[in-house]
Amino acid sequence: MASQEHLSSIDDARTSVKLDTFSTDVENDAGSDDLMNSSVQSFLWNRITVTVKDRETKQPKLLLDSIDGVVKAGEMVALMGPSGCGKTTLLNVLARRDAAAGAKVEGVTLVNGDNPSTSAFRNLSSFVEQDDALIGSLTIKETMHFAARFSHKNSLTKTERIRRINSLIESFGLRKQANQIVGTPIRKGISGGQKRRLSVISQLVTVPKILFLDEPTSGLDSSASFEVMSFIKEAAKKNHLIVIASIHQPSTTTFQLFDKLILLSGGKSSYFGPVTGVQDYFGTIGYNMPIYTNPAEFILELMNVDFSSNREESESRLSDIQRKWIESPEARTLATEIEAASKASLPLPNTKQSKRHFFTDVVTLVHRSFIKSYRDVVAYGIRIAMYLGLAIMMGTVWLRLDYDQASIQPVTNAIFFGGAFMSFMAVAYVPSYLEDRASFIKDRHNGLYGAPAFMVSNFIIGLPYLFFIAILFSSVAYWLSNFNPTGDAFMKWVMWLFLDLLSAESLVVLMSSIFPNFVVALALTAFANGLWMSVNGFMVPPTILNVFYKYVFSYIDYQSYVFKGMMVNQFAEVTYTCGSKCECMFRTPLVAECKIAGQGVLDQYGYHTGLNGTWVGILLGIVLGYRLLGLAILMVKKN
Ligand SMILES: Nc1ncnc2c1ncn2[C@@H]1O[C@H](COP(=O)(O)OP(=O)(O)OP(=O)(O)O)[C@@H](O)[C@H]1O
Repeated sequence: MASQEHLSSIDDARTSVKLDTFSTDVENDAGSDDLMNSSVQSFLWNRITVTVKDRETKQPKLLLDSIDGVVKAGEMVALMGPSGCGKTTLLNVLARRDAAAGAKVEGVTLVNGDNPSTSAFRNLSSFVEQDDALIGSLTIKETMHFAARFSHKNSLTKTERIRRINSLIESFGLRKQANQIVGTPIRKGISGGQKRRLSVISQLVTVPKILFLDEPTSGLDSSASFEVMSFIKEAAKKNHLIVIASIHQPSTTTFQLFDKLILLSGGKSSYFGPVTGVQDYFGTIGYNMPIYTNPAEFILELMNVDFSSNREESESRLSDIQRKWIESPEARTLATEIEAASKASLPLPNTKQSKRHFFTDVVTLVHRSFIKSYRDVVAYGIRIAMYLGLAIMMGTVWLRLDYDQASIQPVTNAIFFGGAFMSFMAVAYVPSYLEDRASFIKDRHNGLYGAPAFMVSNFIIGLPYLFFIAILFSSVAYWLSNFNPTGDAFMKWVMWLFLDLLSAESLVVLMSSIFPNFVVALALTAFANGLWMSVNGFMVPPTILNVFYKYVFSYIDYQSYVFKGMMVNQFAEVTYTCGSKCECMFRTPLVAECKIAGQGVLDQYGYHTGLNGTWVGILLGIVLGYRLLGLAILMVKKN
């Protein structure tokens, strides 16, 4: 009874999806041919075998063992099997992505019987990752516009682009939410199922002929899963697309949406064929499915070894299923179908590698980041508020310092604290950068733009915000604390602060590119800043800093140049009085006048004037170095 209720609720969901699908207005539906696949007839894979070096035994380990299959245009295929059976590995091989770390791949994948180059294959296919990797502060429409701008570069007119986007949004039932944001940790956005549909259409806008989906229903309840798969099925059927999706335990109705099933267990084929034939097939090999049973659940239960109460029995059942598949008439039919499909004669579609448009990509990325930067407070808003708070705090703690020698040490402390703490706080940029990076990795996999365009745009978008923060902070703290009160000194202070922030943000980008994990990137950036703080010249003057830290770290420490620059800016041209008793802390030529020339303070640190240009040059070099290293990491690291 309970299961019947479940089925009827799924049926309701199915009806509502159908209604949504067919509420598409006629005008928008006119664009539905945009996705039509008239060039890819079949996609087959033959004897796919993947071997890796086992992590523990260091011996060769077979992850996939001679896997075959063939799919025709318009078919939607489910890739199923128990956890660890090799689904992700097979999906990666089929999509021509890295199968697994250090894997050796054998076998062929053919499109229309032909073997296209990897770049040609990627031009006619798209991969939808399990992790949505969407920019949370963009609306559905904006996400689609940017995806379309990246994929079609300048080949579509704006009107045509808008028409195609509206048509896709409409046909995936997202019209009502089109202007809603995806959702950030602070602002709630669209639902999980809607996000998944958006991930799919943001790939469909690139007009793929073959669509790969990695667990498109993971994390969704059964009705949302059904909804997502129904929309995909509809699009595949209408446009003759090939869809291959790995999937875990689909409900009965979701399972029945698929045309074919690839069943794996322990890296071996256990079934390949129509979903409608699964029950009969298992019946004929001696495993009858009881009535009112979810077929997907039944099959997975049969193959389950890891969680079985009787492991020996399960293993022997699994071997039996694998052996019977090899001997089955269905496997022979598949071999014949593969033979026929490998001789198909339809020429491959024109898969000329689309030229990279570096400047167009940079402009589009800057535009996208700009929307994110003002809409997502995590990107810059929180930092702006934080720096303003810090400026007020500093300005009031170090309030109106006078030009008596008693102020020399507090002023020096303020210079150190301001510069070091500002760079420390740049760690607040880590989450935002990681979101952008995840989006970049996904887009690059699908050939939309490259690492140089991403890095350049990331640098450009930071400039106005960091400059604004430098001005804001200085306008408050500089005058409250009564630093060197000339316009020229103020502008130089702003410049040092700006370069400090620019370097700190570039360090965040480098660390988060090497370790794209929130906690690790945060910890390492904080550690690096702690190191730069310790050797920047304030804690231990460079004149007595031990040689290891001096020669290994202090010359490449951006904070040391900022500290030097600010110290020279403050002390080079001012004088301090020595108090009523005329006991000067520093003996300078002005001692007879009961004063200290600021240069005396600088001499203690070994700082010389007239080197501003050199220090600015070194700082820019450090920023460039961080960025180039970050770029190299992004180019080498594929995930
Ligand atoms: N270098 C390696 N050494 C040993 N085993 C490995 C190695 N690389 C991958 N594997 C194993 O290969 C198997 C296949 O992994 P894959 O991710 O393709 O499985 P899956 O079916 O997608 O799993 P899941 O459903 O849990 O995501 C896993 O059991 C994995 O642990």
